[in-house]
Amino acid sequence: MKRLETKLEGVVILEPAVYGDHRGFFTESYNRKNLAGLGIELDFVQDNHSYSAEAGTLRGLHYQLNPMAQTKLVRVTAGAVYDVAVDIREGSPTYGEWVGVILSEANHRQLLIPAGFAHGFCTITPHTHVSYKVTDYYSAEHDRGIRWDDPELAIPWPVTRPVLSDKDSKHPSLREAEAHFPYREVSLT
Ligand SMILES: Cc1cn([C@H]2C[C@H](O)[C@@H](COP(=O)(O)OP(=O)(O)O[C@H]3O[C@@H](C)C(=O)[C@@H](O)[C@H]3O)O2)c(=O)[nH]c1=O
Repeated sequence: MKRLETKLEGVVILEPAVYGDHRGFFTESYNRKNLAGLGIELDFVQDNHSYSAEAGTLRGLHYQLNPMAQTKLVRVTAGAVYDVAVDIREGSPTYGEWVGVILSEANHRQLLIPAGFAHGFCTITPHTHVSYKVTDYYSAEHDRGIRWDDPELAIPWPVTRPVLSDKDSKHPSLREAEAHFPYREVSLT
């Protein structure tokens, strides 16, 4: 497993070794000891899997308030997505900055998104499967969102009219979210 830094401290790209042969390939998609060797020691408690039928499906930008903030390790098992992590940690020198990475079935890349970041992705292919590990349990009560098209974030999503859930079409901007949910409620880790 190779660790690649991004411009945001703590947001890390992981590239696993992939062993191809005439049958296809083999890869260790998660190995706790190897990650610890890369300085990543986390207790994952839940695995999530989402399927999006259409290209241009956007899920996000999501986070959970403390004490249920989640660190996420995201990968794509079929298709490809543009995956985004936004720093919403109070007092962070990179508050409001984001990183966008292509994760795909072909590149096997994984994105580690620390607690205190909002996360979202947009599918680039139809029939896309995204699989991710999280360090805390889902809590509807702590579940929050920021609008995907917040003009201050200006994330260059691959589509301008994505397929959205009802919930994701109604989120506040980051500034509005700050006012409603003081960001001290968001993990500072
Ligand atoms: C996220 C989640 C949802 N659910 C339920 C709630 C709801 O009825 C249904 C669909 O939930 P959502 O619409 O929130 O699913 P989705 O929009 O795919 O939400 C996910 O988006 C990505 C970007 C993330 O980062 C995740 O943490 C999560 O927020 O699944 C769970 O039971 N457990 C979970 O962990």
